[in-house]
Amino acid sequence: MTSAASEVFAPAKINLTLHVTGRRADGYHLLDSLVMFADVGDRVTVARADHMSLTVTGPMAAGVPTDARNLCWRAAEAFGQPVAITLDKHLPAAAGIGGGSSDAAAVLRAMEQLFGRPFGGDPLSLGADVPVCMVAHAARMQSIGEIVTPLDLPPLRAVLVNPRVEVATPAVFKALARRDNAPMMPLPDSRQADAVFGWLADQRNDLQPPAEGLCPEISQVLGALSSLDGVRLARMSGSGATCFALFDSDTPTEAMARDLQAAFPQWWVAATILT
Ligand SMILES: C[C@](O)(CO)[C@H](O)COP(=O)(O)OP(=O)(O)OC[C@H]1O[C@@H](n2ccc(N)nc2=O)[C@H](O)[C@@H]1O
Ligand SMILES: Nc1ncnc2c1ncn2[C@@H]1O[C@H](COP(=O)(O)OP(=O)(O)OP(=O)(O)O)[C@@H](O)[C@H]1O
Repeated sequence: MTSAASEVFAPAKINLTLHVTGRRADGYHLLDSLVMFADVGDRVTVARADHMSLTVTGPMAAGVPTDARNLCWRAAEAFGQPVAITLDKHLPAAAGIGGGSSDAAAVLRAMEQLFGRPFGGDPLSLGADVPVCMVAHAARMQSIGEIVTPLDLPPLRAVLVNPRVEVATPAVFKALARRDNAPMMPLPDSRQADAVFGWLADQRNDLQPPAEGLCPEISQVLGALSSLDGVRLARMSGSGATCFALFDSDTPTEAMARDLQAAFPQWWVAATILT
């Protein structure tokens, strides 16, 4: 029997590394990225309906489209059934943490549950981040986003910060100085957090320098994160402007996040665990 409504969490996607290794003839870039997912995110609820509808609620609802411009709507259309979608929006938009992509993947997973059949289409057609967001767990993402290899990694304690400045992904790719950069080094043999931190320090986000050029607030965020006690690594996610800092598992990151939020009330700050 199938149920009347289905609810799925849409976690923030964090690119711990993002190497741009080339560009295809159609302009899309070849990527090599280690991706993990946070315990902060949006929530989508999908119910059977006679016609499509989308309601956006929550603290980050302002400005989010409620029509076919929203990736949730396009995901439901791609699935091929009319549904009433409620999107409870907690992630900032155009923030490099895959908000729209994670929402779209959550709609597809919710519809799979609701209608009791797999999505027959290609998640990549909804966006380069949608295939990895379907996995919603630590993975390596390659090619333009369609090759996704799940990874066994330890949970990592992190603080996420977005300066509340939207950054357009195409503009950041366009501002890249080089497109033929080296891929990630081989993953560490040990999957202990210390070994992962050591390996991560030698990897990059190639979109970080062009994004900092377009959005100077990113450098300010990275400065603030880098000065937190016990920080193991601070870097930008995706095309920005959200940045993350990683910590040992016993670090009091909730208190640090509260202090950072008090010092920068206009920023979006979240303490989280990446898995
Ligand atoms: C930057 C990342 O977030 C890293 O995970 C993704 O590569 C972008 O994922 P996304 O936002 O789902 O991307 P899409 O909506 O497919 O593409 C947005 C724009 O980003 C650029 N783009 C995206 C992916 C890719 N492999 N090469 C690109 O050049 C293109 O200009 C494209 O028009
Ligand atoms: N479900 C959605 N939530 C937020 N914005 C959405 C959504 N669907 C479409 N959009 C539109 O997409 C734009 C990009 O927002 P999104 O949060 O997907 O960011 P992104 O930075 O491209 O994510 P990433 O690059 O990490 O995949 C927004 O400005 C908004 O107009």
